Amino acid sequence: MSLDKAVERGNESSAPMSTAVAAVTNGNGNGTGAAPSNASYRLRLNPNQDHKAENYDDLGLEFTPLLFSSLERYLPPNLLNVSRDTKYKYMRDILRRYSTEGERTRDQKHREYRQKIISNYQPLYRELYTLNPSSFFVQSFWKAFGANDKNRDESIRSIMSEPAPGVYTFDMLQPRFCDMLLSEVENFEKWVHETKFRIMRPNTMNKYGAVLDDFGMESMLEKLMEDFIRHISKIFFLDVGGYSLDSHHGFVVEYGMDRDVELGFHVDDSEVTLNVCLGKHFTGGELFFRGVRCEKHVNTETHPEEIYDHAHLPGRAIIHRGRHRHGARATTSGHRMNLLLWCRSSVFRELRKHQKEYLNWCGECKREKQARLQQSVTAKKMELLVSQGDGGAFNLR
Ligand SMILES: O=C(O)CCC(=O)C(=O)O
Ligand SMILES: [Fe+2]
Repeated sequence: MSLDKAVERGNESSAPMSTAVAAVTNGNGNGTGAAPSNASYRLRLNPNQDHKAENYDDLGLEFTPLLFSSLERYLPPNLLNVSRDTKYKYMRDILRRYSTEGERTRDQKHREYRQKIISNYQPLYRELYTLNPSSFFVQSFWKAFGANDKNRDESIRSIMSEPAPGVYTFDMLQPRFCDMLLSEVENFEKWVHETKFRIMRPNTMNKYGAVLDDFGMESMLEKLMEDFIRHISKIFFLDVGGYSLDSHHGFVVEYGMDRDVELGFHVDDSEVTLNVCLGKHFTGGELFFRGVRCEKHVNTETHPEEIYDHAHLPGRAIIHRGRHRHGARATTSGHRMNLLLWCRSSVFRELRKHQKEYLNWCGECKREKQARLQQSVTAKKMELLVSQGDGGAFNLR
C-alpha cells in the first residue's frame, strides 16, 4: 500500500510562524528599543500574561491581525508601552523574516477569500459559531475538563479508551449539536451552489466537504483546540508537541455513493488529529490504522500489532497522531459526515528540523533503535566471552 500525505489545499504552510522559538533569543526582557538593527530584534521567551494587547484589525493586510495581538505579549518590556505603530513595525519586521513574499501574498489572498465568504454567507445557527461546552458536548466530556490541573489529567484519562496504541476514543458531541452542524454545512453548500461561489475543499484528497474555518468557525475551533484538545494532547501526545498545539485546520468530510466514497492511505498534515462522526445514517466508512511513521519510514511495512480498524458512531470522537498512517474504507450506503480538526504545533515543527535520528514517536525508528541496542549488547557479550575465554586459556597455561 503506498501512502499519500493529505495536504491542506492551497494553504500548505498555514501553521503560524514559530515566533515562540525561532525568533526568541532571550528570556530576560533585554529588548533593544524602538528602532533596532535587523540583528538585534528580540522577543521574550515567555509572554507577559498581564499585558493587554492592542487591536491590529485595521492593519491586517500582510499578516493576520490576531498574530500581532498574540505576539505583542512577547515584546521586550521597554516596547510594551510605545505607540501601536512602533510595535506594529517591530513585529512586522520580525514576522517578515519567517516567510517569503510569495507566501505572504498567498496568505493575504486566503484571508480575502474568507472575508468574501463571511460577509456574504448567512449562517443558519449563529450559536454554533461560539464555543458553548454545555450545549456542544456530552456531560462526561466537558465535566472531565472542569477539575483542577492534577485531577484534570486523571478525569480526562477516565473518559478515554485506547483500543490500539496511540489511538483514543471517547464520547464527545451531543446529538443535537451534530444535527445542527450537519444542517449548517448543508446550508453552506446550498449557498455555494446557488451563488456558484468556488470554494476550496479541505485537502488534496477530498472532492467534497467544506473548511469550517473559511465560513466563520475559526475562532470557535481554535478555542476547542486550546481549551480541550491541548489538554488531551498534553497527556497522550507529548512526543509530538503535547500542550504546544497552536494552530488548526478545521473541516468536515462527506462520504456517500454520490460524494467521496473512500479515503486512501495517508498521513495528515497535523501533529494531532481529532475526528468526530456527525452522522447521519450510513454503512461502511471504517477508519483503518497502520502504525505511526516519520517521513523516512512512511512507506515501510505494517506490523501485525499495528493493525486497527475503527467503526464510526455519531457523536463519538477518535484522536490520534497526524503521522499515524490511516485511511477510510468505502461508505457503502447512506451519507457520512465527520468533523476533523488537524492540530499543529509550530514549536514541534521547528524543533523537528534539528532532529535527524531516532524519532521516539515513529514505530520504525523505535524498532531500528531497539535492533541497534540489541546488536551492541550482543557485541559486548561476545567481547566479554572472548576476553574471559582468553583469560581461561591463560589460566590453563
Ligand atoms: O473519513 C474520515 O473519517 C477520515 C478523514 C481523514 O482521515 C482526514 O481527512 O484526514
Ligand atoms: Fe486523515
